[in-house]
Amino acid sequence: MNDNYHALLARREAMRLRDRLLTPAAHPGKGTSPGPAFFADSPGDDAYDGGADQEVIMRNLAQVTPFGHLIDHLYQVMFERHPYLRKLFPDSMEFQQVHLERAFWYLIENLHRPEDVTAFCTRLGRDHRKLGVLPVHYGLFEEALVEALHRTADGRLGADVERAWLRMVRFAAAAMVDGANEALAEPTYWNGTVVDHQRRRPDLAVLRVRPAEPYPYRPGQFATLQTPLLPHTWRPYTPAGAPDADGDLEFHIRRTGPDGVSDALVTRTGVGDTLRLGPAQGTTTLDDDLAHDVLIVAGGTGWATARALLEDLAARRPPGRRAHLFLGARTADDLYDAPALARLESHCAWLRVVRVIDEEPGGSGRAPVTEALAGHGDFGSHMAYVSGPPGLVGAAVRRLAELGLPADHIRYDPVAAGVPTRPPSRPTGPQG
Ligand SMILES: NC(=O)C1=CN([C@@H]2O[C@H](COP(=O)(O)OP(=O)(O)OC[C@H]3O[C@@H](n4cnc5c(N)ncnc54)[C@H](O)[C@@H]3O)[C@@H](O)[C@H]2O)C=CC1
Repeated sequence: MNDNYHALLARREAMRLRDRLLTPAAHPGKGTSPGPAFFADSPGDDAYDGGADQEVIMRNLAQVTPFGHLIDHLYQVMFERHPYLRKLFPDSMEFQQVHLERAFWYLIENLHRPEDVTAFCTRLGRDHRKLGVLPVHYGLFEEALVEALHRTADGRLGADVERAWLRMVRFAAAAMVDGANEALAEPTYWNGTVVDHQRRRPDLAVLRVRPAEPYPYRPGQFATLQTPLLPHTWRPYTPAGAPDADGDLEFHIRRTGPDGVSDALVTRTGVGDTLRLGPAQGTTTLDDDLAHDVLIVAGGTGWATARALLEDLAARRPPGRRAHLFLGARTADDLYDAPALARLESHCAWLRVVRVIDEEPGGSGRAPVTEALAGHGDFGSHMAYVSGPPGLVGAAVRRLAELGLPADHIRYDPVAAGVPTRPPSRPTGPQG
């Protein structure tokens, strides 16, 4: 009954958002001239001409960037108008702001591919249930965004630009509401208990977590974790393979700074402690048909994703299929899961592993692991997967493109990996 009620509400909100795409003049914002009808007949997502909005938004980016300012205004307006919303967010808004900035860049850069944006936002909407986000909140977000756009542009924002932004966020919000609606039968989050905690390096731990209920995911996808030590704060980590016989998941966690979730999980968490897991997300997964040889470029704890993919490949590899792994680490000691890697290597004759240790520990910003790609064969027809620190992912994606891989053969999760497709207003990674 309760679920039916929420499903009805969600469906109504999704319809309302789509209807508003048809009537931007009805919006209380400053740009009030009517726009073109957006969806021709039925409000199907396919009809959205995201390319046109992308063009307008890109052409006028200078007015509303850096997004750091826009997002500061946005949250300020939202919390001024609706103070109760503040409690849905963590004490520190920094990660939240960076995440929203990445999401804006992702939307803008992919708006000409509405089906990709829909898929991304559907997953995001499913995920946002764990935060207590309700359909009605999308309208409040939209109003705050319009005010923030005008403040950032110092009152110079054109009506056409406002309408393009509005259509973009309504399109995204409608897909998010649909995603939440489709997920009503599953938990908003899963409870888990830490059953093993190994401190493999001073700043790195490998945790085994037993979910109270089976946790569905595909190898290579990431979960978000929340510890009771930091309420409302979630960070992404990839289970390093399939669940074991007890359903336990293994997570590799590097402490990247003080006071964050990774710090709490590495230094202040032990066996018996509870965690929450958000629904699995991400598209860094092997295709069902495994039609291509596999190339993986990974660094640091990005190895967790690589291991999940390689174990998946080992379980269902068609004859003749081969894989290359290029694994980067700051120092030899930072190969913190060496026995698992050695086991895979010795059991899998089809796997070639190239380990690359930084010559200048501390990070030269050069991504030596990507430089090693040349000279190890022709990867032009491989399916490539990249995971690791944002600098490494960005460098590897560029390098793979130079080596001739088409964009649809390079898989990584740009928003979770923190890879800016445009210069960010401040650099950061997904952990904290
Ligand atoms: N824990 C997990 O399950 C997963 C973590 N990740 C991400 O992987 C990253 C792992 O970080 P750490 O283990 O601390 O890695 P790290 O700092 O130890 O670096 C590992 C490798 O990345 C290269 N690298 C580091 N910074 C670079 C830069 N700016 N430019 C080019 N190359 C660079 C290094 O040369 C080294 O080979 C985090 O950002 C995390 O979000 C990604 C997927 C899964």
